[in-house]
Amino acid sequence: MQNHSRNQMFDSDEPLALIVEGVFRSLWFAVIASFSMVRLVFRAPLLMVAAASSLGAIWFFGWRWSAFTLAGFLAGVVIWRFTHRASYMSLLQPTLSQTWRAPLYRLWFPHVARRCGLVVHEPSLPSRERRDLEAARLLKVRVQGTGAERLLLRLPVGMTPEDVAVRAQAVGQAFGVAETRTLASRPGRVWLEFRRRDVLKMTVRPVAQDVPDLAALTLGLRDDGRPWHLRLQGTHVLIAGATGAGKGSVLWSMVAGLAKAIEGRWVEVWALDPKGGMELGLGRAAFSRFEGGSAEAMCDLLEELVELKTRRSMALSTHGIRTHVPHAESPHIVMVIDELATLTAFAERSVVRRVEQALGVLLTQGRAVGISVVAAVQDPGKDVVTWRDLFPARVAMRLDNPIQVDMVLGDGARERGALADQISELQAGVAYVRVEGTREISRVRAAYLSDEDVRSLADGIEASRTAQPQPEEAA
Ligand SMILES: Nc1ncnc2c1ncn2[C@@H]1O[C@H](COP(=O)(O)OP(=O)(O)OP(=O)(O)O)[C@@H](O)[C@H]1O
Repeated sequence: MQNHSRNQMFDSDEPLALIVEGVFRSLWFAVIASFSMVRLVFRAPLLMVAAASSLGAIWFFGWRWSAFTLAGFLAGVVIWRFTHRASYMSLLQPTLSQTWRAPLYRLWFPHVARRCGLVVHEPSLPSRERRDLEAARLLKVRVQGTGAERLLLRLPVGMTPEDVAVRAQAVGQAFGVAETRTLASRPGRVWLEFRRRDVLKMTVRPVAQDVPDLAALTLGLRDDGRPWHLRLQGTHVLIAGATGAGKGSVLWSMVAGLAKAIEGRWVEVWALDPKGGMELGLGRAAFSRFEGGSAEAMCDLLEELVELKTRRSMALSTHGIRTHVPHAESPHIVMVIDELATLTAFAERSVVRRVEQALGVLLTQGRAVGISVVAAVQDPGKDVVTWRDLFPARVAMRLDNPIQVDMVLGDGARERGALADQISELQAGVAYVRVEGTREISRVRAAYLSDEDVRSLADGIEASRTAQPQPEEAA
């Protein structure tokens, strides 16, 4: 009986059959090799140019000159790396990393995918009889200048992006990366993103915003190197973080971003600092209205804003306008509350009820009339449950435990990569935010303003305020 291997083409060991098979296999190999070469030229053009020039140099000038030139080239790369690190990291490093990392990912991914459970099984079989039917497949590897490495996966039938998100940390650990998350792609595919280098390691400086955009105010940097934009118009923002997480830096970056609008009088920032002015009192002059300390006084200010809201609503409906457009006579009002829990902590029951009612009205009806509430909380467990869903935009800074992450950003956020409970105490200002209109999570760092920066920001705003008379509120 003949014992054929699985890959044998003909059911015979005759010499002619073997020769024909050999010819077919060689042709097939030549086609695959040519196709791979063409693909490589498109995928790694720099590598191909380098290889072609090296071969050309050896052909024309001989080994010695070629080795000399190669050494010179390598020295140039090393000098570039140490003298102009930023341009090296964004221009050359991604190509070099892609060149050697992509083949490694391709080699190891099938094994890692099976070990980490990126596989589908036959659901109708009892679990002990199930075998792996199909694993997620790696389609593309992309290394970016910001240190992110992205793997595009094709999902087998029966697997969802959420299944990948649940196992993403295990896959990341297998490739030696601590920071992993999933990003949406088209149906049936998902990006797995690894971060080996952290662009948020360094403190971020605020950027001047000459014409502040309320739909996309720049507050800092995202970990893909792009600016972190936060919408203020038509929304409310909740900032949650343990003590020292850097909530103050988000608030002050926001005020700094709004500075030109405040000076132009089409935005006003009102502030409540229940901690007695400890945090916001430093730049008190930046706020059009400020209360810190007495619960009654803070409650009165909230109710004053509710009255303003009512007047604006009536004026807008009289004129048949659905959305408020800010201008000097009717500015957009940002109500900042530093530490929502303390707002009512020591107040009498009647005041607590008034505060809750006013806050409820502002959060449910304020957005269309140009009022945004921006509130900070230390302990989302206690405070957020009642109000969370009324804040469309949420920022999770360093939190004490994983449960709090989902409390702030919504169910499943931590699984999708929002590791706010793992932010280091040394990285104040770092946060996870939900990308607007999607379930995608982004890691960001707020710009930092020192006490001196805050004072000069507030002084600048006050100087411009005293130079111009206050206009009357109109709708
Ligand atoms: N964006 C930032 N970048 C760098 N360092 C920061 C940043 N934000 C805050 N820090 C540092 O962390 C310290 C604590 O920050 P901050 O007071 O804003 O925290 P917090 O969350 O408001 O704390 P608390 O709730 O106790 O008021 C600051 O004094 C500063 O040294």
